[in-house]
This record gives sequence, structure tokens and C-alpha cells, in this order.
Amino acid sequence: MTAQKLDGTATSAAIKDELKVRIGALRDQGVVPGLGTILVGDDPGSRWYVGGKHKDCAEVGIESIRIDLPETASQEEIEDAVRQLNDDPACTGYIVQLPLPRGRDENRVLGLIDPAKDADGLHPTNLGWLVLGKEAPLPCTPYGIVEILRRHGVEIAGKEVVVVGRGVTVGRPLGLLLTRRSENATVTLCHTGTVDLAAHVRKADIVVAAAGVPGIITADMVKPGAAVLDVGVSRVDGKVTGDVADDVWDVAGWVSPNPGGVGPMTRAMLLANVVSIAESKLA
Ligand SMILES: Nc1nc2c(c(=O)[nH]1)N[C@@H](CN(C=O)c1ccc(C(=O)N[C@@H](CCC(=O)O)C(=O)O)cc1)CN2
Repeated sequence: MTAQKLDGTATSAAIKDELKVRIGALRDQGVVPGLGTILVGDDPGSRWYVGGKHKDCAEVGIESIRIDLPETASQEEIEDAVRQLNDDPACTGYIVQLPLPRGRDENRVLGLIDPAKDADGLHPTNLGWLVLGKEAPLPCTPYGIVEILRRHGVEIAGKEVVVVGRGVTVGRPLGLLLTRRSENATVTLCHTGTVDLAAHVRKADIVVAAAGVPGIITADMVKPGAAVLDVGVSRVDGKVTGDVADDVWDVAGWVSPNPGGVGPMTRAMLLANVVSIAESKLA
């Protein structure tokens, strides 16, 4: 058996086509959506991700505002950049690319973002709304994971989901998202303190691997027919390598490749958040 592909490249292209229509309608009403980014430092991966976000904006008709700061930027300089975008009327929503260089207080920076411009859904207020069940911008990777499953017809309600990784951009918010009444999954959040990871993964209908450990999910751990989403990103010999071993394709029902799976969905949902923020201002 070979798993079917959860194709993030094709799905994100379809989402971008839908967004182009919504952006056209906004522009017809005199609203020009703008995405801002704050990038600090020289990490090649982060540079690539931010470059991709601005390329996506150009493709769908969202204006771009880019603030790049050097590796040496102080906490104060980063916070000034946040205030600048909070005050910029051309900026509908924005993100601070994570991780920040060592020694900077990420939580303090995220907390200074205007929650109404939080295109990443990572401001404490918006994460709080996720807990409380009120509509707010959703963190882009978890949002993308739900969309890729939904658009491939993979049932979520009533399913056992194992999320491997408890990071703030994926694991923790994904657990909250999938346990909302609208998704209705049962979620087990595994992490480095989990004693028997394989035993948990074996019970899952849906596995989301976001540990950043190459090949941590192997075929013997996967229930036949399960959906396995590969979110982890590591670089091995300069090549992007995911958390899911190649032999998983022989056992699973669905696999999201990496690259080409959840990554492009993360980018598409960021655009969707910006468009939703712009639309909410008209309502
Ligand atoms: N402020 C944020 N920082 C980070 C987030 C985030 O959602 N908000 N997530 C990740 C990085 N990320 C977006 O910022 C991201 C990661 C991966 C991709 C992607 O398209 N990946 C490609 C492969 C890329 C490669 O070759 O290196 C793919 O999967 O096909 C897009 C965005 C951490 N930081």
C-alpha cells in the first residue's frame, strides 16, 4: 500500500486563487490589504520563509512592508519595529519571524503586537480567544493542518490525534484548535517527556509530527491507514528533512510530504489571516 499525498503545494495554490477573488472585492471597496514582516538576523531559513511570504503577497495582490534588522538588533530596536507596524495604516497585519536571535525576549515582543494586526495568531490575547472559543486570527501552521485535512476529505471529528511537539507555533495551538467543538477530535500532545511515544502514535488516526527530529516517526509506529503530517524541519547535509521516515508511506493512508505539505499551507493561511483582518474592518 502506498499512502495518498496530502498535497500542500496544490492546496495552497487553490486557496491563493480563492483569496485573489476576496482581495479583488476588497480593492473594489477601496481597501488595500498589506502584510508586514519583521525579520531579525541572518538565519538562512528565516530569510527564505520571509522572502516567500512577500512573494506570495505579490502573487495575490497584498501589499508588502518589510523590516529587516541585523543580528545585533537590541530588544528595544525590535520593539520599536513592532510599534512602527502597529502605527502604520498601510499594514493590515504583520508577523515577527521566529525564532528571534538568542537573548531576545520573544514573549515580550509578541505581547507588544497590536492583537488586531496579529497575522500569526500568536499574541497572548488571540491565543486566549482560541482557548475561550471566540473567533480570532489562528496560528498559521495549525490552521493549515486543519485546512489540508479538510480539503482532502480526511475526517477529523471523533478521531484520535497524536501531536508530537509542544512548540508555540504548532503543537500547543494545534491541540487547542483540534479540540474545539467544530473540529471535535481527541488530542494527545506528546513531547520530549513522553515515556513511550510509539505506544501513543500507534493508537492515532491522525499523527502530526512537529518534533524537528529527522525520521522520528517510523512505519512500525503507525496504524495502517492513518493520516501522517510531517511538520518537522531539520537540515541534514543541507537538505530539508522531515520527522517522518520514508517507510511510513507504505503503511499510512495519507502522508503530507516535507517539503510540499504543511509548509506551503502555513504560507497560504498567513495570507488568509491578512485578508480576514481586512474584511473584518469593513463589516
Ligand atoms: N512568526 C512565525 N515564525 C515561524 C512560523 C510561523 O508560522 N510564524 N513557522 C515556521 C517557519 N515558517 C513560517 O514562518 C515556514 C516554514 C516552512 C515553510 C515552507 O513552505 N517550507 C517548504 C520547504 C522550505 C525549504 O526548502 O526550506 C515546504 O514545506 O515545502 C513556510 C513557512 C517557524 N517560524
